[in-house]
Amino acid sequence: MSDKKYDFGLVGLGVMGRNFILNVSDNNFTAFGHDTDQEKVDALIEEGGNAQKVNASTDLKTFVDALSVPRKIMLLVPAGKIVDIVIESLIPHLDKGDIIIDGGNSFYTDTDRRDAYLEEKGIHFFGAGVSGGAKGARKGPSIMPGGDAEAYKVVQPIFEAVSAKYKGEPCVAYMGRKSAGNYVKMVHNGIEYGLMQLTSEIYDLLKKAGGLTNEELHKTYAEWNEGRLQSFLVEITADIFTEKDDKGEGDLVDKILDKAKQKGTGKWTSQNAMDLGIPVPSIDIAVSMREISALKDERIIADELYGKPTPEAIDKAELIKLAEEALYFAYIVTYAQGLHQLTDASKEYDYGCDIAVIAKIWRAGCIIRAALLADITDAYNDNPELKNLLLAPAFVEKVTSTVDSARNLVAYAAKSGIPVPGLSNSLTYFDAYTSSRLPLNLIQAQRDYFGSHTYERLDMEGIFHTEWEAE
Ligand SMILES: NC(=O)C1=CN([C@@H]2O[C@H](COP(=O)(O)OP(=O)(O)OC[C@H]3O[C@@H](n4cnc5c(N)ncnc54)[C@H](OP(=O)(O)O)[C@@H]3O)[C@@H](O)[C@H]2O)C=CC1
Ligand SMILES: O=C(CO)[C@H](O)[C@H](O)COP(=O)(O)O
Repeated sequence: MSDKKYDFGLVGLGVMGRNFILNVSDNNFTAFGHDTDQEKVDALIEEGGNAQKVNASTDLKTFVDALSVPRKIMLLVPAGKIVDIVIESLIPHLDKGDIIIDGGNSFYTDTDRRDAYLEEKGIHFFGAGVSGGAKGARKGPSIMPGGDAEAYKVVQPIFEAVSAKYKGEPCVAYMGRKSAGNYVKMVHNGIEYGLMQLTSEIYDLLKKAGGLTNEELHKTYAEWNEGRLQSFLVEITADIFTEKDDKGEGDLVDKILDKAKQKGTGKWTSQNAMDLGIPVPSIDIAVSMREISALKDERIIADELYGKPTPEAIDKAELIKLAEEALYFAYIVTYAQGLHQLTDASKEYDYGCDIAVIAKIWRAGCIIRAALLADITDAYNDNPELKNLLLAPAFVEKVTSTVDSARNLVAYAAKSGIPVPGLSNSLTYFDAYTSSRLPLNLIQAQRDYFGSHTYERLDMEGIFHTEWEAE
């Protein structure tokens, strides 16, 4: 190894880390990796092809000594305890002023804790969510750094070089103070859960009610991806229907067990939205559906017990039209909920997020990238104080022109016994959010009736209580 020090260090050479470090090297920054697994280290050195540009070691001291100061060390290891273990093992080798960046899907309060801990030791630390999966990490992810702004500035040229570009603009920007980077990535994933659930429900309807073959499903999603639904998730969905089973006959998608796993970010988004008092039912139900999916054995028994109505006959072309409109509507409503959560969280946690900037860096590179995000960015640029995307004038026509299809499809699916909980939750959220009068007056009356919880009135100021019990 030459004496020349490397620009960037990366711990964790798995799916994300291996690709990210190669991306750094492609962008003319020298990089050194570390992983406990010798095979991953060897594989990186081989793939990198030039040890002067990208090198790696299983030995932590060799890794740290190879880096130029201040050291810029990104962690892409599994979230949770491992991040703490890696930080502890790094500390004895680091100097004051060195920078650790957590690029994983860490829980945001862990980031605040680690930041405070490392600050005491004179080491900079910040969280930077990364999205785009393996391909994104390799070719250009969306990166969401937050926290220590001075430390971010040191890493900024590298992140800007490796990030995805939207019309030449890097899909990375400072998200806000403290754990804003990991928080924004968490909500990104919550939205991702919602969009994935919706996309799969529509597939279910097209297949069960419309009888579309995988070839037709491919064509349908591919066509949608040419229009206003253009997005990474619609694009990969179209691709998935073309994949043949390499272990048997037929298409791979039909052989995959219908149980979806989860690592936590969707659930955390939902849990935190509850804590903040912000409704995100399209995300909540997506988490619940992964839980219901896990109950496969019980679902099989219940299916036999209860059966399902035969789907009513529906014209295929009409169904596809309804599905496109309903999906577009529900995508908008799902982004609206996630961004509403970010707006409130930014105030509650003093992040200082700019929602337009968040939407802007999601336009390319990340899993939830979509043509819609350009319109969303414009809406928040037009009104940075926008409380909810549904209140943006530019979105009124997009929603009013598609909501009826969502209504028709939810009604059709209900009669046919095909579950569309993401779509119906999105519609119900929309109907509730756009109702000037909800029946919650009755809930207040009930609370006051049984628990003297008091209520407010429409026609006069003050707090009231009634002795409700009939004589
Ligand atoms: N996969 C994805 O699409 C995305 C993942 N993320 C997040 O990025 C992070 C990394 O994910 P991903 O790359 O998928 O995970 P992987 O499990 O593929 O990679 C993690 C790597 O870290 C290594 N590792 C574990 N412990 C240590 C340690 N103490 N010291 C050094 N290396 C260690 C692992 O080695 P070993 O396997 O031997 O334990 C493995 O090579 C996670 O927080 C994840 O949630 C974010 C965006 C997308
Ligand atoms: O962060 C990601 C994408 O943005 C990761 O792929 C994450 O693992 C997805 O979440 P889950 O595994 O819970 O589906």
